[in-house]
Amino acid sequence: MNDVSAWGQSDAVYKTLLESTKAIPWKIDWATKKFAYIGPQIEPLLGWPQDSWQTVEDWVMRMHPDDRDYVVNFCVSQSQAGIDHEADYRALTAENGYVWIRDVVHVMRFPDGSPEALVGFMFDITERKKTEEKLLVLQRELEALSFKDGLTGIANRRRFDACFAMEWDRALSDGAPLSVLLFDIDCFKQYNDEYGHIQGDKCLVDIASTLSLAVDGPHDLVARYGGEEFVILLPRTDAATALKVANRCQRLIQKRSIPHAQSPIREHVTVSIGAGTITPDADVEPSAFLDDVDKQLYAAKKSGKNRIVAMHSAPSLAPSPLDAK
Ligand SMILES: Nc1nc2c(ncn2[C@@H]2O[C@H](COP(=O)(O)OP(=O)(O)OP(=O)(O)O)[C@@H](O)[C@H]2O)c(=O)[nH]1
Repeated sequence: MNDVSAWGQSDAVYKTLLESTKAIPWKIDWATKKFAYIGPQIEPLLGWPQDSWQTVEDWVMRMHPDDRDYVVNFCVSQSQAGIDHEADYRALTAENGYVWIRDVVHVMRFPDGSPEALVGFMFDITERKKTEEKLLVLQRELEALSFKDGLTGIANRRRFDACFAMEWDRALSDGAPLSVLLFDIDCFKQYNDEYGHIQGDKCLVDIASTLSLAVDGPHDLVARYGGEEFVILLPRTDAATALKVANRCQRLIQKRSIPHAQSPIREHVTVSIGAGTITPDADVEPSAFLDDVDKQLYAAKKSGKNRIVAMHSAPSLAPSPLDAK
């Protein structure tokens, strides 16, 4: 290899070099759209014999149908513009499988700039694509986890905040109402004291799943708001409907009958609910609305717990006589 010019003159050396790489070299004549050359490495990779690559049509037809239009249009337009380019696609194997290929293309041009031929290398990037896909799945899983409450499996506060901001903007532009229900488990400290923290956690899981049963709108969201607080976001929902959902939640929790021997309210776990509905306008801060809903929850607590207090409506909805301890 000392005398560079010596092997520079030898086609045989070039050929040996080209055919000993993992990348597969090829050349297509632009005028005829025929393969002038393709490396023999193509056969072990895809299974199609070297001499079966005659025209561009063979290349196109051995490409995954979903990749075909984009890749062919892209390569043709880049070649016509005389721009070197690369494209990833799935190449069909003789055994009906697919191999991910990265095709790196150089456009050889006539003096007037028009394409004379395309030369390139095909690289097998299947392993890289597999790794990329695995990473993408992991990334999606991580993303999902970062929006999930670790204990109850429902949405967490971060997810609620993101959805609330999005739905607020949507309601603002649609002029539609939006409702929020805030929940706080009554006397949960006594519950933990009586049954222990692990049972307390289980109770939170039960309440989360019960609340999840109470909503059915495609955009409704049940989330853990904090410790023993939950929230339900009800986009495109007016006050009357929100109140119905709140009542349904209380009924379902009552039906669940989670024993709470130390509760001064009932023998079972109960919740207090603050409800709020708004048709957002630009003058109202979303956080001010949430503060208002929180005030309703506070009022529900102060006025005896196990009840719903809604904004701009009767101050409290006392539990039915059947509910009383
Ligand atoms: N087991 C368990 N307990 C929690 C969790 N998060 C918060 N808590 C408990 O929830 C209780 C909340 O107590 P308080 O804020 O005094 O409320 P409360 O006892 O429900 O009283 P009221 O809200 O007035 O009915 C505390 O004892 C917290 O330890 C949790 O993830 N698991």
